[in-house]
Amino acid sequence: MNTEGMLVIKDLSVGYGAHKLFEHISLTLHRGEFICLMGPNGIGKSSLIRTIAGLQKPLAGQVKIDHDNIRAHSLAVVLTDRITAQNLTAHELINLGRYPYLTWRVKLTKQDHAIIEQAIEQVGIQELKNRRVQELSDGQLQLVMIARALAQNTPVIVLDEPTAHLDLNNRLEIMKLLKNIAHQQNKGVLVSTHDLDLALQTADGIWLTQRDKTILTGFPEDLVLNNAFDTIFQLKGFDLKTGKVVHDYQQSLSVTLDGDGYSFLWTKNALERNGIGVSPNSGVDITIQSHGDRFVWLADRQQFDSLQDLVHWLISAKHV
Ligand SMILES: Nc1ncnc2c1ncn2[C@@H]1O[C@H](COP(=O)(O)OP(=O)(O)OP(=O)(O)O)[C@@H](O)[C@H]1O
Repeated sequence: MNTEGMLVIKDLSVGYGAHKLFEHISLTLHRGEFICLMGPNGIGKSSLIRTIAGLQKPLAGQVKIDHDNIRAHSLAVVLTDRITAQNLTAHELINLGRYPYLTWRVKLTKQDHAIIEQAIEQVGIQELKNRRVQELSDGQLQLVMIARALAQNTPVIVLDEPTAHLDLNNRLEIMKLLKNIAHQQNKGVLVSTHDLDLALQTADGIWLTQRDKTILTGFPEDLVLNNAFDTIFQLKGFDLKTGKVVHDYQQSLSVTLDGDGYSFLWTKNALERNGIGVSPNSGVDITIQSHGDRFVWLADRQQFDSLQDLVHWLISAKHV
């Protein structure tokens, strides 16, 4: 197996003096892997990311790439700190990704510029190049920071909560971009995130923090099925296996629902969210019909044009 560019964490302890967050963890981030680091607030994910990136001294143990300590040539890091160089253009900020390679040179070479342009293109932010950093939205800045990390041309990239404060589209875009970077450019990409739903659907693997200061690793689906997420997050009122909020049903209220596909799922969602159970042969019969690109609901020889109308009728008339 080719181990070149692999991140190896050996017997690592992380924390602040006597305040130990992780103890004796040994993990490997392979090239081509997109891994999400997950765990509850305050457990130490940011501290671990900083320690892996060489920005914080480990309490014990080591982090190596190619048997060498972490260097700017081997690992790029994206943190959550707001950029202080607000007056730079996005292009100038991305250029900084090449500075570790300047050594005795004072100017970027043609090859540096080619790598920078490639990074900008990969992230798809050509139109942001000349904008000042202070004028960028949170999502745009995150993309620029990822381009800067790509310009650094390292086998490993680690990012601390790159999707925080972003809307659903941007969160999804960033997670897919990072996964593509790992797969298509054969990089090891480690991301700390609270985005459970997106991580479950995009990550090649999860590093899940444990109360005993260790980290459990595995396929996202295995960690769902063996309750590892429930144990660490102490999920209450949310069933991770179905991906649904658990409602307190008023047991006396239930209906029979005929239908299938996503209209069935969203009808069930609306009913359950309003305390109405769905089970065979109980209460009123509800049939979902599709009329072109819209749906109607039939109950008790009446037609309802929205779920709101249906639920209000069921509750007000106590037809359940
Ligand atoms: N510079 C520091 N000095 C001392 N303690 C710190 C320092 N930074 C963080 N801590 C403490 O370390 C613990 C872990 O913090 P950290 O930010 O690493 O957690 P986290 O898992 O990233 O949390 P969140 O999900 O809320 O971002 C917390 O108790 C925090 O107060």
